[in-house]
Amino acid sequence: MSLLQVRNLSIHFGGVKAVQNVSFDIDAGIVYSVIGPNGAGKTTLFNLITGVYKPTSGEIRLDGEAIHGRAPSELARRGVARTFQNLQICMNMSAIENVMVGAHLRLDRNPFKAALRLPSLRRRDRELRAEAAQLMDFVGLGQYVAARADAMSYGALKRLEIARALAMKPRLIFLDEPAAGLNPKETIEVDALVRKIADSGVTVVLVEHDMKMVMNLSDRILVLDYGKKLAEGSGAEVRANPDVIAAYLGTHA
Ligand SMILES: Nc1ncnc2c1ncn2[C@@H]1O[C@H](COP(=O)(O)OP(=O)(O)OP(=O)(O)O)[C@@H](O)[C@H]1O
Repeated sequence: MSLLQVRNLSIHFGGVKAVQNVSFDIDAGIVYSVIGPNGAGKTTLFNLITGVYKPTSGEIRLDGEAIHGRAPSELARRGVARTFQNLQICMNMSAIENVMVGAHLRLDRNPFKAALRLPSLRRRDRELRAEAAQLMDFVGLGQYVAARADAMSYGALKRLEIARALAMKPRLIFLDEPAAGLNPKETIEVDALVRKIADSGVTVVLVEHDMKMVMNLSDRILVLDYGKKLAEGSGAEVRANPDVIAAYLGTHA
């Protein structure tokens, strides 16, 4: 059985059919990319699967279990993590505290208990800090372990968001345009990081406009256009698909 199964998924915002009747499966361990022109519905699809939006109709199953309509925090505990197209970093916190937020999302069902700061929780906080430092190292931010978030470059903050998502110990990580706004060197580094995440056993779902990165990394690609599934397949299959060329790649050639 596939790790994620999406069936006939739709969401309508008033008259706008942002996602229409989309079905696909994602097998564990792969890099799966979602591409399509601006406004095709990519971010909306991420928002549906990660619980930000409730679908108008359709089903989403994680390991066979229906997850559509569940809250993002519950999905985080079930192993669905994400980053955002627009950075969602707390600038008044340190870099490492931002990463630790991810671990708390994974662990804390009872915020009141956390607020009491019991000794057992203080010990756990030390462990989480060590775990967060390791993750910062993993994403290439080892030198920022003691830094404030507002002292970091945009490229470093993009990685910090990835570290925070990894702190949820996800099975599936959704990366929404991880290379957007990065220079070519940083883009190559993020490309390598995505590969490293997939190699560590976390299934990656990627929305990215950088076609070189998408073609280089993806095991499978879903192409959306006007909210509908236009094509799905390997990079070579998608690239050769006349509908895709007409709707998307052709306009960028
Ligand atoms: N909350 C919302 N309310 C109303 N319309 C929305 C909402 N979210 C998305 N849309 C509309 O749904 C469509 C799909 O938008 P979406 O942001 O998912 O596209 P996208 O493929 O991610 O685009 P981009 O590549 O520009 O990020 C657009 O027409 C958008 O205006």
